[in-house]
Amino acid sequence: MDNMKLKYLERMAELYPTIAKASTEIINLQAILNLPKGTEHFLTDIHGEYEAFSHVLKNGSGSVRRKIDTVFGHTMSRQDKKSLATLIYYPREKMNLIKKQEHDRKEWYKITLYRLIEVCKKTASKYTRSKVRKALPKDFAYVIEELITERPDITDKESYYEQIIHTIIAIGRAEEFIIALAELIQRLVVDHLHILGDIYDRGPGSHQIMDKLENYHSLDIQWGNHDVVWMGAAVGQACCVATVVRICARYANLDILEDGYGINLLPLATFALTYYKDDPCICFKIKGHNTLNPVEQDLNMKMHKAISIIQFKLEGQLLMRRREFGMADRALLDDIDYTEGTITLNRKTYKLMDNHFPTIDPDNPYELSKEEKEVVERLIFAFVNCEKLQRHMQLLLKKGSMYKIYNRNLLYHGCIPLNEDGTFKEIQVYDKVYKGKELYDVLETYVRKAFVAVDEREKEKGKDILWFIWSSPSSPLFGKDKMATFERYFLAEEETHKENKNAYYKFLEDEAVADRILQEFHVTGECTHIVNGHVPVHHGAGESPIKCGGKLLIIDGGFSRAYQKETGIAGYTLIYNSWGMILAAHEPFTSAADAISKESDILSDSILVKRTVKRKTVGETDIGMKLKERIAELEELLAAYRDGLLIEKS
Ligand SMILES: O=P(O)(O)OC[C@H]1O[C@](O)(COP(=O)(O)O)[C@@H](O)[C@@H]1O
Ligand SMILES: [Mn+2]
Repeated sequence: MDNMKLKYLERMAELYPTIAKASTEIINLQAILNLPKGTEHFLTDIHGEYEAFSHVLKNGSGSVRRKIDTVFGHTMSRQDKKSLATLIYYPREKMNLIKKQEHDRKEWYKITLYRLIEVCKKTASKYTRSKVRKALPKDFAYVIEELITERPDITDKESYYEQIIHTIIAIGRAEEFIIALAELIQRLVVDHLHILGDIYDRGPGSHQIMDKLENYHSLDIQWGNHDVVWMGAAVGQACCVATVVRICARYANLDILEDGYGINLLPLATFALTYYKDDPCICFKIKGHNTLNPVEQDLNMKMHKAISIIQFKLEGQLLMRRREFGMADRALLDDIDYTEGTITLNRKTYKLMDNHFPTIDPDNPYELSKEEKEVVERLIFAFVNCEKLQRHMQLLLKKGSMYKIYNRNLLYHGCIPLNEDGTFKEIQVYDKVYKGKELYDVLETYVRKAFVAVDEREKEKGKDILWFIWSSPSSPLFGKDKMATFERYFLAEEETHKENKNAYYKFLEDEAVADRILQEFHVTGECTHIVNGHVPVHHGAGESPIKCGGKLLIIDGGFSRAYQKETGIAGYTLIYNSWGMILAAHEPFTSAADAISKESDILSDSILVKRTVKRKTVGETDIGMKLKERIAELEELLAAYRDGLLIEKS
């Protein structure tokens, strides 16, 4: 045995100082390898819809219902199963309702506790005791463990368990216990969560989603273009700040900034009221449903216009400064004829629906006015110094990345930029050209530099890359030839609004392309998939999220209410458990109150993507691979003890 190896084994011997300890660990790890694989849950494009997101987390996209079915089969009515499921999702609220209707509360507590314990046993059976123990609520840890683990040493099990339950009810702790069990089931039913991007924008609760994710037990995030623009705002990239504020205004979500993050919008509001005082701002109507009164709406539209003009100016400046982005054609303010109120795009002239630009100097259209500059500076200051926003961004940095490989699945938000012939497209990032995996990797390093680089120039490059990822045709997270924001606001002609998707989306059914992508990312072997989000699947028009015979899955969650009309559904989520992969189709979520009182569970359909003949075990997962390596090392340690190379320490 070489010296290095022996040194390494000596280190290990500190952890496992005896033959017995090393042997026990091998047995334990071997046992874990044979457990069923944990359930993975995939969600994407949540777009600020906190309540719907929260519901889907609670029901585990159908996983709770499946557990109830497995445990009770035909012995429980559909109605009872529905009630039990609702109780597991919303234990407090549901119990308050039930208490009003139930005459014999003690009886109800007893039956409910028995039922929850059964479901809990089933969900916990997939995990090691130690893992379950870590998930147990502090107050009831001992009792729950007692109730959900088999105790062969106790002869009269019935009366033993009955006595425990009887005591819980008698001392008035039944409700807390029910809540604890329900939350434990929610916690155990999903082992790991993947969020494939676009947590932010459009809906009202992205900050609440981030709060929830901060406390989630096991998680990874693939950044979406909307998350990246918020990251840009958080590091004070001016175009990103303006874009984030604009989108909040567009969806009447300025509350996220003011109340959610404590970002003061007064400077923008007073500026907008001064400069757009008598301007009806007709092009800046709120998108989607809102609850603002007419005065608030009016102010919202003025702020919306003010920040949009600021955004177009700042972007113009950026595109001149960063010629290497190759997007100068997206600087449009100098294509406007301000006297005629027209714009010329691709040699065609269009009438602007709004030609009131009190802050634009036609000779110098990208220059911010003094007041605009002040507004921008104050906004940047507020974003950069917002503690909660910075905390949320740290979560995106810690748990997030541009892409992820997990159990032989390749996960990313948008696309892999491709040429028209399906080959990887070369993209210039500053002074070099990249494609495929390298492109993803270099972009990720720049994202991180925006937050951590000490070299100011590198940091600035990182900051600007965040905007580039948000909206460049070369960005794998955007994947469209242009972001037609200006055209959508100011031009009636719909052809100008069209954003053409990258060739990637032409090849969704081409297995050779999918294989090439997987190979590029070194995802090999049987049962590999690409999972991505970003583009809504038009369920209503018969489109399927399953592409390429199941090799590629596009699961845009369609959580975004503004897009539900377009998709005809509230989107898809994906579950990958030990039996295979299941796509869950969701109906629009009305409210938590409805979910509780009507027991409506927004699951409409479950589509089996893949079913394994044999239940998948931990041994077949990434973690399993690591455990196997560990076992091999422990076996070497054991051999070293047995060969007399190492001496046991008592
Ligand atoms: O619906 P809105 O708010 O006008 O947003 C439209 C813009 O959003 C985008 O679709 C990007 O958002 P997604 O990543 O959710 O697709 C742009 O392509 C488009 O210009
Ligand atoms: Mn997106």
